[in-house]
Amino acid sequence: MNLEQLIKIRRELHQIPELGFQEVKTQAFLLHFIQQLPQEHLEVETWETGLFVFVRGKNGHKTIGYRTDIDGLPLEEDTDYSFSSTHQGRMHACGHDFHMTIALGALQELAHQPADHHVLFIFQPAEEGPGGAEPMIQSNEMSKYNLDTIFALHIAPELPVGTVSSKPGLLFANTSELFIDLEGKGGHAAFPHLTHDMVVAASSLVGQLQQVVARRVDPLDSAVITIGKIESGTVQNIIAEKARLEGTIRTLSPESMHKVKAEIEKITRGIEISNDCSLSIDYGATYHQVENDSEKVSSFKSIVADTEFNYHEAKMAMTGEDFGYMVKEVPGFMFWLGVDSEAGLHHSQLKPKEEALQVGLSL
Ligand SMILES: CC(=O)N[C@@H](CCC[C@H](N)C(=O)O)C(=O)O
Repeated sequence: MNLEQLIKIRRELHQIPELGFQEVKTQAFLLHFIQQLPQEHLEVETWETGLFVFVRGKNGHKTIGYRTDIDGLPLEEDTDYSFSSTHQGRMHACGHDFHMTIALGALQELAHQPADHHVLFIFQPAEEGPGGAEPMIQSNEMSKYNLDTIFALHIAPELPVGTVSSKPGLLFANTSELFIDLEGKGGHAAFPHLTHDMVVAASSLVGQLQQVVARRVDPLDSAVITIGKIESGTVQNIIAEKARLEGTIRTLSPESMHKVKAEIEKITRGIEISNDCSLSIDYGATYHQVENDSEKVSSFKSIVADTEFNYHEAKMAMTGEDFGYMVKEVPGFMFWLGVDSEAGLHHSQLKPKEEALQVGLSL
């Protein structure tokens, strides 16, 4: 598939971003594209809003898995694209339009000319949440395929086009969403002593949560607690009876995640006592770390060395990826694909360079 064809697909997908497990138009687009291909070597099966596409190989000793995520983000696009999102408040701001396009390009080539080995394309919903990889890899549909290896790519705005990057071992962190609801007694702003102010309780909680990383996590280990959203109150002269914090936890091992959560729970019990209120915690979606197989990364590095492209050793990042659940079951790896965008991932002005589509497809 040439660059012009890749760009056309990417632009069409870019216009229809959908949230996790709502990727109805995206799934229809993918199915329509796949139906135009020679069907002789293909087996296509839907899973929720995702897809499995098996391409029978010529000799078929092994099965290679290739996973692409397919969902968009709840973000209003702010680019000058003529093909910007047609879905208000939704954007492909994490490059999943690129990931899907590259997968379709590879699928088209293999449908015409299968490889020696079988290839299973996994079009996975809900990477941004609540997480499609874990249920998909554990599904009955998946149990039919015996994968020998699996890989995936992710766009990297900070790398130039033509550069790819990965590393052996830990690439991405363990993540857990964090939602905390506080409830106490509200009332008149002039009589605080008769209330239990949830704005004050929530503010104090945000401050104390930062102490978990600063004082409860080994400085040689690492963790992040970010509260990205606070909601509370109705008007300036009413003391709020409810507050809600929304955030995320990141750690470098499942054990540290367990410890950080236990510390958060201790702090919330303290807040309940000192503020006469009740707190409830919901951890939402949790993702397992992405642990790359060292041998596969080393083979990939040699493959890149024989091309015109550059390989750059990646650093570990506190980003999360539910591909971690797949690579936990099947040895494989994830790599970054340079797309050179001034605005980064999850930014409303993300503009990956489309020439990178050809690099991803070639590799
Ligand atoms: C690559 C990337 O940006 N991944 C997301 C994954 C989200 C995990 C989950 N919804 C959470 O916020 O904990 C990331 O934010 O790292």
